[in-house]
Amino acid sequence: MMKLSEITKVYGKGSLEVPVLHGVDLTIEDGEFVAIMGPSGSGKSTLMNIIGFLDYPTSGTFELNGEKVDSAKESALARLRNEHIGFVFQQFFMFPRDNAIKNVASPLIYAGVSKRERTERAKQMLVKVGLEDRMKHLPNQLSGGQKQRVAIARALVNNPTIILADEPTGALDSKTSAQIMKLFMQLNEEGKTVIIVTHEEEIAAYAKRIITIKDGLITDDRRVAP
Ligand SMILES: Nc1ncnc2c1ncn2[C@@H]1O[C@H](COP(=O)(O)OP(=O)(O)OP(=O)(O)O)[C@@H](O)[C@H]1O
Repeated sequence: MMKLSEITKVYGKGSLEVPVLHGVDLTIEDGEFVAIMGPSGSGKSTLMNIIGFLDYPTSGTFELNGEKVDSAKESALARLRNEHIGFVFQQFFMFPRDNAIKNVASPLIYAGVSKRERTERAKQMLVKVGLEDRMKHLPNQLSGGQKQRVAIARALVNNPTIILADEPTGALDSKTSAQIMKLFMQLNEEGKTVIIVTHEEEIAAYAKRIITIKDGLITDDRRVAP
């Protein structure tokens, strides 16, 4: 469970200060499928970065599974990130010279997993996302939807509890977007907590809970009937 209380974020200092989050209270239980919506500049990515331990809040408290993490050191934050979070981004972020298996396996290098096991686990994840016939392809030999599947397999390879996806369908056509969202639904049904940032209603509609953020505050939080 994640519990954020009175979270604020101010970028910059002095006359360059940009206040972005103004006191966000948000609890996300294990196994939820949440969409965070809001206009451009409302603070969605800022909130996502804090939830994913990529950035610190300026003030407020953040608990993960009952443990206070808002003042954790950078090394502790990195550990939390590796253990709990799988990231998916709009731009895929792949190593262009590495095939799908190597891209998916890359987070395991930092986790100190042997090459043989890395390859084995990467293959399992590629099968899971439906890419068993594309394992040795390079990123430029894959379609946008296939690249995003590789990115999702990479996000899963550390067996995180939470998948955080920032505009995961932003670079995809609507048919491919629907396929990717169905994959997120499947992962959620298997027990993963899924949190996506999107500005598209049709994409948010796949989630079970839709949170709207405006000018750095949550203005709406509704659960969608199954
Ligand atoms: N590192 C930074 N330094 C200063 N200002 C920043 C920084 N990062 C973001 N901002 C500002 O914070 C505000 C919120 O940005 P954020 O990226 O969280 O919005 P968003 O809702 O994700 O927008 P979009 O939908 O356009 O991606 C914006 O006004 C942005 O200019």
